[in-house]
Amino acid sequence: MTYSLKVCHLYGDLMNTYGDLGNILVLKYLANKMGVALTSEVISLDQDFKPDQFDIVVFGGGQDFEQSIISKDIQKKKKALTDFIEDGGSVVAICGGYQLLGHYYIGANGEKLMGIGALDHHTDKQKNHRFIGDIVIENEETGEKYHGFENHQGITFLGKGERPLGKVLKGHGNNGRDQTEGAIYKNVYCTYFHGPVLARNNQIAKHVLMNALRRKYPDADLSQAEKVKVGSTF
Ligand SMILES: NC(=O)CC[C@H](N)C(=O)O
Repeated sequence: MTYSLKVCHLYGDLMNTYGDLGNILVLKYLANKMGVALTSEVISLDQDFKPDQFDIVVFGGGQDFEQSIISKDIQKKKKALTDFIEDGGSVVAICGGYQLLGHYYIGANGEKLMGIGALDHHTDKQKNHRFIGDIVIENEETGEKYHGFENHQGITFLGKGERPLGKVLKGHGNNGRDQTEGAIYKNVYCTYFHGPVLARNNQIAKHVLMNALRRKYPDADLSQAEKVKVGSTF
């Protein structure tokens, strides 16, 4: 392997309700096809996140209970995670992880769980309701369509510097009102798509890996990695 990348599976032991580990398997599979050795390590409660040790952070979805524990712990990692993001580090954040990268999340019981505000969105609560079901979105910059399944009570509103991962064609997305789904900020990809979103939408996995490679190897010729096909040929 010519290149190597390291993934931090942030709170991988707690935020894994929907099989989020599958995303790391997809990243590894695709990375290997691109000539990249990919390793991962779980960083969880009471452990430091050291930005210079990682190229990609994967932060999965979870339930309100786990989120309430993480909301407190992640404040200690706030600066390091924000520095990583501002420095162009790659992140995939799903559902509960997506919510905690923003300013706050109001849980189903009305409790306000603080996020780290590394991204400018915030998440309010619905009244005794969840958005559950299949969802299809289209990224308006690339024209790529992404397919997934959403299950969330939180409704998220994007803020400064954030653009949606896609426009909702079917389903609810961030809040059921403005037709946005997920968020992109610098090299951070956020979505409400459940679990192994990258298995169904491997174009996103490729964007994440290419962004991480360009950052770690700015002078390398990455044309071979770029040629690896995703989409229907994956
Ligand atoms: N899918 C999830 O990760 C759910 C996140 C959060 N607990 C919500 O219900 O909105």
